[in-house]
Amino acid sequence: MTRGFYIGRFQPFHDGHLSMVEQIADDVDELVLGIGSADDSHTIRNPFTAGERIMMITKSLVDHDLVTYAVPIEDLERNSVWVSHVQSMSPDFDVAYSNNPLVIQLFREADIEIRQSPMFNREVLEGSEVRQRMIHGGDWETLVPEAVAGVIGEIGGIERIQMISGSDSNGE
Ligand SMILES: Nc1ncnc2c1ncn2[C@@H]1O[C@H](COP(=O)(O)OP(=O)(O)OP(=O)(O)O)[C@@H](O)[C@H]1O
Ligand SMILES: NC(=O)c1ccc[n+]([C@@H]2O[C@H](COP(=O)(O)O)[C@@H](O)[C@H]2O)c1
Repeated sequence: MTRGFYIGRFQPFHDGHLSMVEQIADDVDELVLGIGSADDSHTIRNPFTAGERIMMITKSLVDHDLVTYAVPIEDLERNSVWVSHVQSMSPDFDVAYSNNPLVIQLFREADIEIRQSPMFNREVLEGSEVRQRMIHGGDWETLVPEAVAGVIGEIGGIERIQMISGSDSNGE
């Protein structure tokens, strides 16, 4: 039995993340999705809470034949102990997945196997692109699983990010 760990902010969970999960599913029996920056929300870069992101992921993966666990991971001031922090919050895992250079470096230094994936349609499948389209009234629904669009509707996500973009100096 192999268990993987895939960390991301998932702001929001989009079709690039879904493609990565589908590729990882060929390698592992179970997958932990680490909800990074779990303590952040209501900013342009991190508009959605950890709980809202868990809803997006759980509903998007409900029909997939893979056992998944979503675990919130708060940020720490110290990168040097971040991998231990991740391990303290997550079910045990055999291999980690990320395309983030800092994450890759930190797992390597901790002697944990880390695998990268190709970038899927990265011209548009990028969180910042999805958020910009939400702010400016563009077509963002085609970039996310249907279940994510449903959650964003349910929580009033578009109104929230548009409100934040008018008042938040932490822009992108
Ligand atoms: N289109 C994609 N194809 C493959 N991997 C992706 C894609 N988009 C993001 N990832 C990877 O998924 C992980 C989590 O990504 P993250 O939540 O930061 O999304 P992002 O699209 O890079 O968003 P943002 O623009 O908000 O930083 C990272 O390792 C990232 O490189
Ligand atoms: N010191 C830390 O808290 C630390 C270090 C490395 C990555 N992280 C987090 O891991 C996540 C990585 O996800 P992304 O690839 O989506 O950026 C982010 O939430 C990032 O803040 C945190």
